[in-house]
Amino acid sequence: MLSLHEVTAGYGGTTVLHEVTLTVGAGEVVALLGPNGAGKTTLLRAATGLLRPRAGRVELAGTDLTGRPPHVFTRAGVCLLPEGRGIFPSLTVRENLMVQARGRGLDAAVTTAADLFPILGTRLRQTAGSLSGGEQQMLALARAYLTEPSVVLVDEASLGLAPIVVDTIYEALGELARRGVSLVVVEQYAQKALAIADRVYVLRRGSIVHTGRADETSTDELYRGYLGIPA
Ligand SMILES: Nc1ncnc2c1ncn2[C@@H]1O[C@H](COP(=O)(O)OP(=O)(O)OP(=O)(O)O)[C@@H](O)[C@H]1O
Repeated sequence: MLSLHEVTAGYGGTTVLHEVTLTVGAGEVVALLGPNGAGKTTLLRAATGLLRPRAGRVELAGTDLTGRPPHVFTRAGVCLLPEGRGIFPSLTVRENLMVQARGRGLDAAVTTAADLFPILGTRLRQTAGSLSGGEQQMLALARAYLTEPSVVLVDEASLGLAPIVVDTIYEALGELARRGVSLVVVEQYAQKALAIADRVYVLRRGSIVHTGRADETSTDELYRGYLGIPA
């Protein structure tokens, strides 16, 4: 589905990613872990056209998208959920969904969103900025889902959320995966991501230092080997 082949990328004179290779298959969930500053967000940006790789290739279902602008990735079904959630805080929940409704019609968009997150259905007239952090994340996920993506890349969905809310968000991510959406989930805290992932990659100082099946990867081992140490 989506793959990066030996991607090198960075900002100005700084190289952040060094020949990174990562793939996510159709309907697969991949966890991307790594300490602060390892380059996880940079990898997501390179994978979605927001950052042009200096070397290497980015492909979607065999089509080379390297160097294409972000809207080409979006149109091709690649959706990034950024750390700041990417919702419009001053618009209502309904309006946020409406912006994403496109051809399907507002009612269908609202029904789809409320089906995924019943609580959103009860908050339609509230401004998105006044929702709780967890509800905002749900709205961001619902909006992503309305774009009918084939791959969603999620940057730290659990950031700043209470554990019980994190559970809800991860249940929703699991539901997206069951509906056939491929996921790349960036997390600083490994456990949640590993629980829904098929495979895991660990990024450290811009290089992949570990990859394997999630069910064969122990959290202890990850923390001892890679995550407990600064990038
Ligand atoms: N726009 C930018 N310009 C210059 N350097 C940047 C920029 N964005 C990120 N960096 C640098 O690139 C490196 C990797 O950052 P990145 O945000 O990709 O890491 P991360 O693994 O997502 O970290 P975190 O878990 O803390 O969010 C860091 O050293 C950071 O300072």
